[in-house]
Amino acid sequence: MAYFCTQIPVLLNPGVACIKSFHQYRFLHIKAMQDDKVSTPTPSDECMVRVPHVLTVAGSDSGAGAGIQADLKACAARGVYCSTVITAVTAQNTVGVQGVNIVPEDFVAEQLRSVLSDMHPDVVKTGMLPSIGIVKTLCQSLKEFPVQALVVDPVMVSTSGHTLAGPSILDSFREELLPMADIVTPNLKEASALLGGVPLETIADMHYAAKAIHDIGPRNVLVKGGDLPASLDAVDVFYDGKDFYVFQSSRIMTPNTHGTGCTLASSVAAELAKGSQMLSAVKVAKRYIEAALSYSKNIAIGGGRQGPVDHLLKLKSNVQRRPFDPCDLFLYAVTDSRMNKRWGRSIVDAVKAAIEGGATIIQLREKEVETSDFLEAAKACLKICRVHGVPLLINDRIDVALASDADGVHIGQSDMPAHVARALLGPDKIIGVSCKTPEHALQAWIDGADYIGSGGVYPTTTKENNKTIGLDGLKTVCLSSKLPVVAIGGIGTSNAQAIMGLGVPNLKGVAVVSALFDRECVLTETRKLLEVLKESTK
Ligand SMILES: Cc1ncc(COP(=O)(O)OP(=O)(O)O)c(N)n1
Ligand SMILES: Cc1ncsc1CCOP(=O)(O)O
Ligand SMILES: [Mg+2]
Repeated sequence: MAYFCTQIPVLLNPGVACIKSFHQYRFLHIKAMQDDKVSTPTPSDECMVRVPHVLTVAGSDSGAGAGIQADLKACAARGVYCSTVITAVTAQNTVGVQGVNIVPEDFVAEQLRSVLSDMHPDVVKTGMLPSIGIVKTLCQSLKEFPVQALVVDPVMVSTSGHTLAGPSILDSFREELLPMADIVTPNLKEASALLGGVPLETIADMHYAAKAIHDIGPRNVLVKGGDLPASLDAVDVFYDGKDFYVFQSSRIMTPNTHGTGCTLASSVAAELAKGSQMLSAVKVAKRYIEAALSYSKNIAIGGGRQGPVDHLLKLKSNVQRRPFDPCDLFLYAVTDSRMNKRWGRSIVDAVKAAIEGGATIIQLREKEVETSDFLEAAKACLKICRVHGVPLLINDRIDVALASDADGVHIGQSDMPAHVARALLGPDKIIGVSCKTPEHALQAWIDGADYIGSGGVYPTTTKENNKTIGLDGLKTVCLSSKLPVVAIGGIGTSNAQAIMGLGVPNLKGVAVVSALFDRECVLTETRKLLEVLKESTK
């Protein structure tokens, strides 16, 4: 028998493992099955959870801010298992790099074979690859043991200026490794080196570099602008071969930045291993590194100028939740206690019925309940939502979202600013922002929102003094943004089809209050709306 206890696979025979999904969660649950060759141990044959797994192929940093050590900590902080193939051992600290000892190529190959042939990582992330032979060995191993994704951090020079992979490596990067990569994450110096030494000094240069590096072969490129000379803000440019995305955030003033590159790439790898799409993985990884830098602001380790990042976020972040999926917005049920009271049901019963009817996300919009009642309702609803894998958001009240550990919040233009909500809620929680204009939508993106709620599309009596933007207004907001959008305002079975028929790819669903909750039977109304929505997407 092969067995798995609680969360960690004890033994896995991939040839016989049966894989199924559970509550829409992307973590794979693997049922222990008969295997003659393995006889012990013999616990119960419950379904066990396979932990998402990143293999890092990188150098060891004795100071543990960067390299293998950063990768291990970042993956642990993101709830992902990390195995390690060590390419070099460096002697370094917060002052600089004192020595480098390269691991012989055949021993790197042996480590790769050990891990890849047995443990089947989901994603491979590379850091310091100090010789052409090691690059070639890695590429060969990945051809023999393919993985879901390859994340390449093209490490060349340490933060203190020490060369970790010389220029001789560039050809093998360009010809062999980058064409296999799903994403490559160079800083400005590395991007310049990959492009033959072109100077890169502006955000326009970063766009150029992202495209030129994409032409070498990786599926996605993230050019990191931490070293931009004139910029106060931290700007990164992401290119997926079609669209550019600019990530801009204010710089966190801290000397403790050693390891940020490794940490970002590992976090992208971790999110991919959990099942995120590339853009979501990059967004969450960026939020995580920002939070880590912020937590590291005041830690004092070593006497040098560059202290390490505090990866483990004081173990505060809750990372076991499944990532936000824009498809969750499909049938978005927004509660209203006045309506539920009128029909003699509690918030909890209303939420239960909406979920049973097919709601894909719930927002508690309780304008009139006492805070303590709101919190109790949120906790009770969260239990139900978790069982069904349906995210639960709180309208307006960041405090209630934090106290109940709900999955996120929905906030409007006059509520707490989204960037403040993001700072309070951390990188993982879902944040939706109401937007009536492209300007609102741009700000929502900059502030770290996960989705936009746009409306009122049609007149509504649920929200007073709310300007109606119509289908045209909705379409304008959708087309102006890369964020997923849910339409709201006066929507029900009679007009949901017209909305979904707009045909804009980022319009993911409809958010509805009265058409579900100002009715006698929430279950029936939700089912009817679900049918209309399904019909309109056929
Ligand atoms: C999904 C969704 N979209 C928009 C809103 C409106 O939020 P806001 O503008 O903050 O107005 P109130 O809901 O607070 O009255 C929403 N709640 N949900
Ligand atoms: C909260 C909100 N924001 C814009 S319109 C609206 C109310 C939507 O309610 P209904 O679905 O009953 O029209
Ligand atoms: Mg609000």
